[in-house]
Amino acid sequence: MAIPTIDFSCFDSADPCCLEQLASQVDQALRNSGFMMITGLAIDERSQAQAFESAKQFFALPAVDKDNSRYTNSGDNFGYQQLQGEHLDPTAPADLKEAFTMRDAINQRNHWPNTEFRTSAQSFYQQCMFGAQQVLTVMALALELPGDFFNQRHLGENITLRYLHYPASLQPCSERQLGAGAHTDYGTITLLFQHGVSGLQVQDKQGNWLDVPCIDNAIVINTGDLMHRWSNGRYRSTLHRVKPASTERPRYAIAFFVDPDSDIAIECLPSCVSEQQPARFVPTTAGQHIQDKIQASLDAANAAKEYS
Ligand SMILES: O=C(O)CCC(=O)C(=O)O
Ligand SMILES: [Fe+2]
Repeated sequence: MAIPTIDFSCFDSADPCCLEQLASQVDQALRNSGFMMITGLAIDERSQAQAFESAKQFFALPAVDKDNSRYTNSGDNFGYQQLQGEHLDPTAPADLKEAFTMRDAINQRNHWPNTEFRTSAQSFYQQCMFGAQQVLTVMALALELPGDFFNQRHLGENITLRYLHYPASLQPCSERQLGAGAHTDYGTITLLFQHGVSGLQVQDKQGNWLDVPCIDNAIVINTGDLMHRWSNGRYRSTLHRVKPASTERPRYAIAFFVDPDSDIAIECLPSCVSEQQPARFVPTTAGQHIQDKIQASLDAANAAKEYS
């Protein structure tokens, strides 16, 4: 199962074939693996570098400072989560990662660690939003929808920037220990920025785990559960996981989860339903689905703590 690289740099050009070609490449990738590497999205490199720098500085703070902005509930989905604060695969030990999660970063007023952190996060959030809108436009065309169909349903309420740190020099306590347990993402698409250290793996249709390479200037983009439902299973929501960081090198990554606004009804799209392929999923609401999934991973982490 190859993960293709797709170059979006023609998106704003006058090339009349560009969008059609991108739509066909994206459609193929999302049907086959649910993952693609995208280059040429106009996301400012300085803003990305600043976001990584800011994440590194924050995670290096003493625990008591980080706890000043601690994550309190899945509804806000905002703030600092300590090591093993999330348990993505309840059959494995809790995740060896810490995270700073920022739902709807532009409109969040509370719990920011400091102004500099907030400014750089908000600026990167806007850059990611811009890139994501291009990808959503191409996906809409691939699914025979008006170009702004998905953009109108992703105004930001559930769009979430998340800094991730997989610390080095922690000896995994068991072979089953992971940096992030096997999971599928919950929403529409995820943009994932890596920072020179690989570790992400995706599962192929035979159940093998394949390494996702770290390619300079390429963003990993995958489809999540709600897109799987929306497209009546045409686009995959592929299981993936992160190996624990090596003892020498920490791993930093930034995820940008592009999830629909809470009230959006997710019903199989007409272009994905036919007499031969009837709708496989009952309609659901985006907000409820996302909230239930986040809460389940927090509950699993809390349960693991109680029993340890
Ligand atoms: O750190 C990574 O590479 C992936 C993280 C991930 O899959 C997630 O946060 O959903
Ligand atoms: Fe993920």
